Amino acid sequence: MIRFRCFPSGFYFDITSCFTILVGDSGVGKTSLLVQFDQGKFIPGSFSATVGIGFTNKVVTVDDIKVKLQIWDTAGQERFRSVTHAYYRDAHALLLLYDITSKSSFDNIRAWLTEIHEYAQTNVVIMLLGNKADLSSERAIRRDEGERLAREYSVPFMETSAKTGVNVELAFTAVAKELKHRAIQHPNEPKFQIHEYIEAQKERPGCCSYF
Ligand SMILES: Nc1nc2c(ncn2[C@@H]2O[C@H](COP(=O)(O)OP(=O)(O)OP(=O)(O)O)[C@@H](O)[C@H]2O)c(=O)[nH]1
Repeated sequence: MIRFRCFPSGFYFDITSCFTILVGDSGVGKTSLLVQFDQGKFIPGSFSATVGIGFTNKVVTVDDIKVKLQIWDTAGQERFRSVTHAYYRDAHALLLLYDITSKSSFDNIRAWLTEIHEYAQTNVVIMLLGNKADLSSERAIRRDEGERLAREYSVPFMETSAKTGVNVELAFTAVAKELKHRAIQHPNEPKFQIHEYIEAQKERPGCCSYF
């Protein structure tokens, strides 16, 4: 079995374990995105805000290598922010979400990125996600606005829907691939480009229709 090191501490695991965190304003859909990725379902109904932090383990196979994503779901509410900060430092990857129907959640992305740059490691993998893409009639943020912001910060971007599942698997798989390729780079292999990978996957037949 090929193993690679995700934890910088030097420990090797039977399955490489990578620490991923979901962050973003309260109500953008972090818990729902994780439930959709883990269980393939969406639980509609009243919104119950996450208190503190919790995690789910999920194994993703990348090029025949098993990568265990230990995914931490954080509380978006301001009062839990200090708890979240404590986890940034150990993160290998961060999925930063806004809600495409909420301008404030989009406007706050810059503040989230400032925090991430302050507390997380410099080489952390960051991905920006515009969630609730199924709610097109309530859209407040155009897709190109999300793309532009992501370009400004040089982070990959996609719109997702925790309700329909669109792009959910792709978001986590792209992160796992990026982590694996950073750790294992065969000399003859072309460098993995996460942006190109995402664009190629989006163009595949059957991928990514929002309805
Ligand atoms: N239509 C639609 N609703 C969504 C989607 N994702 C989440 N929701 C709804 O948005 C509300 C908030 O979702 P959560 O997943 O609890 O949000 P959160 O970001 O975890 O919130 P905190 O725990 O407070 O940080 C819930 O009512 C969800 O059902 C989505 O992709 N589409």
